[in-house]
Amino acid sequence: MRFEQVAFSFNGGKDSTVLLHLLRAGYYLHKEKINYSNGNQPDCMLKCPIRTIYFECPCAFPEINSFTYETAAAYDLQLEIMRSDFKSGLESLLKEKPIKAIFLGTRIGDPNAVGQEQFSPSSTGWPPFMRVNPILDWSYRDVWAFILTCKVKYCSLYDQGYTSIGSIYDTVPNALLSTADSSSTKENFKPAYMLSDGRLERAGRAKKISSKCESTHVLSNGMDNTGAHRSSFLTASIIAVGDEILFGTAEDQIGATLCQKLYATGWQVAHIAVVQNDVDSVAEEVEQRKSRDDIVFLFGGLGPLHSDVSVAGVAKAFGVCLAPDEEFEESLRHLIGDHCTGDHNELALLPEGITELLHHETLPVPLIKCRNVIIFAATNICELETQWECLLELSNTPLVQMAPFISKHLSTMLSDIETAQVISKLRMDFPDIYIGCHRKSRAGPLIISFVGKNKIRVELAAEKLSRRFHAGAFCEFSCD
Ligand SMILES: Cc1cc2nc3c(=O)[nH]c(=O)nc-3n(C[C@H](O)[C@H](O)[C@H](O)COP(=O)(O)O)c2cc1C
Ligand SMILES: Nc1ncnc2c1ncn2[C@@H]1O[C@H](COP(=O)(O)OP(=O)(O)OP(=O)(O)O)[C@@H](O)[C@H]1O
Ligand SMILES: [Mg+2]
Repeated sequence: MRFEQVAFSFNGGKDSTVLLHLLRAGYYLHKEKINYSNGNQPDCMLKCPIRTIYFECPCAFPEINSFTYETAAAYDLQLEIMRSDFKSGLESLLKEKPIKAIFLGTRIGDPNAVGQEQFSPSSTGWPPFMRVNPILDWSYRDVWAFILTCKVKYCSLYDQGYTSIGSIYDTVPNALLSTADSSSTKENFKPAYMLSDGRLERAGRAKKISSKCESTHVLSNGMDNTGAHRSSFLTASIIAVGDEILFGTAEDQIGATLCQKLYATGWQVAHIAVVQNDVDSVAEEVEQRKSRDDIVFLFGGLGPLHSDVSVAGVAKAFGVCLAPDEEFEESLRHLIGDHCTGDHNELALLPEGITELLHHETLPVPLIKCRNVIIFAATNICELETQWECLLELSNTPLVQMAPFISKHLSTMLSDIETAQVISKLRMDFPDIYIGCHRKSRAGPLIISFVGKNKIRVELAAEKLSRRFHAGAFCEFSCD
């Protein structure tokens, strides 16, 4: 195979960094052989001008991006920058270039490694090429042993506790490398090579509800006209604090209403949780969600009772103390007047240094915002309606209105067995569209939902499904 028929898929991650240096070594040996047969001395082949494919995504970490560009420049890699989704990017690249094989840093244990071997033809539906996975059977330990022994440069994020790197939306440092003790306010992390159990390599990766990154690839491919990739797929989570909900004595209606409101505002709700009225339970949940989602809403557990621990939980999640907030105290004084004696108003204790009060003329007390966590004081849907409206009306609202979701629902009496495979395949063809199924009874019809931000794509996905079965197998269904 000619040199220009092979390509290297490089994304600045640790696995592809290992592969880069293996390829350089191979290239050196290959050149050396040619040089010897020509009677020349081998020159110092540090460079490796291999065709290098990089799918640049707006949701990549800047450190990953700059490392990729710097490395490409350092080793003379011939970069092919792609700004579309993997599949269509490869389709157009393979039309233009004589690529027959692509080297990847895929390892056993990666979610996409299932069923792959060292040489695996691309999947059906993908353009034809050979996927070459030289480090498929390398362990996490092998990767770091290679990088450290060869003293090669790697992306700086790995020194900050990241052990596997996806997008800025789904990746945080690996908590198993945290050095924080309860007294320190800032969490530090050991470098990635200190992780002793490689099976936990992906512990810092969030489970995807829908792939924001892939969605934005599609968006930046011109299929959506909203322009702003980031504002199209922001996620929210909702935390209800309430023992009464967990005991089953009260029903959480606020959470469900918030889901509807967020959906109508174009936000994707990634998670909804109910936790106990207990500082650690609140802190644990907030800590996880604040770094995974763009915004976190919390309600319940607010007030002067022993069970009102939400504010303390939020403070603990951010590793800060509670301190008297004069501005909040003033608002409370207006509300409860003489019933509070200034200095001892525990209700005015708020997380120190991270709290912003959101004032609105309709609200007797401002809403509390701690970084990306918003605390609603609502105890029923009516109060939520008011607070929600106020939040939206604020000039500096954190709740920007985004491109709305468009949905289509089809109902069918076809069985799961008949539809399952086709729907799975469809999900791969439409990574930008959420395709989900539910039914209201075991024997009743199956409802298939298509949700996305691009009407044409939603319609197309639904139409593609209908066309795979006999006419009349599906009918449109309203979920309202
Ligand atoms: C060069 C290249 C070739 C790929 N070939 C295939 C393929 O043949 N079949 C497939 O299902 N996915 C293929 N993928 C997609 C990967 O399996 C996987 O989705 C991708 O590496 C992103 O991983 P992530 O979703 O964990 O971020 C390919 C990706 C790249 C970069
Ligand atoms: N955006 C991308 N552009 C080019 N190749 C990519 C891209 N994303 C993934 N790949 C290919 O898929 C391989 C597997 O990706 P994966 O994210 O698991 O490994 P990595 O990024 O190298 O390391 P890490 O697990 O630390 O993130 C990469 O080594 C690379 O060959
Ligand atoms: Mg990666």
